[in-house]
Amino acid sequence: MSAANGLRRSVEEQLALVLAALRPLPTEARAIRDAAHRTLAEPATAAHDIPLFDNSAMDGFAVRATDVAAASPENPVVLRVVADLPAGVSDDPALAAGEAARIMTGSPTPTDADAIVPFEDTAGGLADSLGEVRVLHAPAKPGAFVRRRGADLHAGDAVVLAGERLGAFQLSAAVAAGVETVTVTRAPRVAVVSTGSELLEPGEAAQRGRIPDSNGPLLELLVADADAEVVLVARVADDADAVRAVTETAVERGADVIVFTGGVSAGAYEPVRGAFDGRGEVEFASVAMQPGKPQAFGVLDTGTLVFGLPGNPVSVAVSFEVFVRPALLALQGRSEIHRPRAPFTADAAWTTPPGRRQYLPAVVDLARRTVRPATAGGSGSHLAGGLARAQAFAIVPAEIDAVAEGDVIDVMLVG
Ligand SMILES: Nc1nc2c(c(=O)[nH]1)N[C@H]1C(S)=C(S)[C@@H](COP(=O)(O)OP(=O)(O)OC[C@H]3O[C@@H](n4cnc5c(N)ncnc54)[C@H](O)[C@@H]3O)O[C@H]1N2
Ligand code: MOO
Repeated sequence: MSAANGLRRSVEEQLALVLAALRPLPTEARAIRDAAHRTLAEPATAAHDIPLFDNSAMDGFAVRATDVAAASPENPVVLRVVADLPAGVSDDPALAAGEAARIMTGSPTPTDADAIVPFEDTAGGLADSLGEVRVLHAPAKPGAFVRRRGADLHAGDAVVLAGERLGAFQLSAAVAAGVETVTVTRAPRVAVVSTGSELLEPGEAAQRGRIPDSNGPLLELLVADADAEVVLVARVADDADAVRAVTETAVERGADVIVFTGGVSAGAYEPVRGAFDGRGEVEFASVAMQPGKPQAFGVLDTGTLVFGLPGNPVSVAVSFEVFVRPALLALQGRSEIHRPRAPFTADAAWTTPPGRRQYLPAVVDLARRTVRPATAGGSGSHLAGGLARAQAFAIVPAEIDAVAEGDVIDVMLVG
């Protein structure tokens, strides 16, 4: 069905069609250090406790708390220092009554000790810490400054859940818990293809009628940001045969997804429409949104997903966020596929198109929770320069035709 037939869909209907067509990608085992930014297909379970063993939270002395319970600056308690425990030692020195071990932060606390006295609570401090120590302050309670084994996680606990991404926090937590191998979903392989006879090659001089291909780099970065692998970046003229040929190349390179920009609307030279329309695999729809109205989507008989996004640069950015990014995350088995959204107060007025949900590139003030248009020129889908200011998209319902200062607007935060 084509846009020219008047088929109109809501954003939700179009997204539901896209998500229903997806099959999660295969999973693979990976060494944890080699799994950054992948999504877990199975939970990563702790191989050991965190902390691994009872250890000191301070540089100082491991003591028997009862020995020093009465210590004060006026009546210091003198202990014999019988061991030194720098980082990395496995010693477990016995401590008799009146004995202490010098200990550094993170070293295992002796089994006989039940509190740590920091250097600051002793008379000699670090300078005079071997031999004997004069304790000036009693520990607040037994267990003071001892970090207990398993207080954070126990062996067998899930450190990172299935469907979660291994970012820096998650990956380091898994390493801390002794996880060595994880089962992750393979990264989606994506081909990015800009169509348009007006597009300049990089380095080619600008001239009337010709413009830089800004959609190519836009998508290349957005795809990488969605943890997918770019396997092909191409630019083709407005020629359906060139679109068919580049599709073959993308499939040969193993692309799971091909994202085209341009050539999907109603003009005389629409190469994506020319290559795919009427063949039953890729459908051309009109989605009630602005920008991003003409949308093509389908699955080739090779299983390759095809997105045909409208060529205007802001349309590409919005269409990627609304349809392509959720699809790339769903392919990875990600449990959360949507950007965060929150209500913000408009601190400027702007107009919106009738009958279409607006996605307006916007600037937000997080402290004041306010939102305003990123471009002085309003919501034009061709305003490629203003995209540099955008931190968010203000989402205005189709039935609203103007936003007034003070209105509360739903905002999708990006980047
Ligand atoms: N008669 C109609 N005309 C148009 C309609 C319509 O419904 N009826 N829809 C308009 C809307 S809305 C959009 S959006 C565009 C989409 O058009 P296409 O997807 O066919 O894209 P193009 O015509 O190829 O390009 C549109 C615009 O974007 C520029 N462009 C394209 N590729 C790039 C690139 N890689 N980098 C930077 N800029 C690019 C191109 O030069 C055009 O200015 O159709 C409307 N027309
Ligand atoms: O959909 Mo077009 O993107 O409105 O400008």
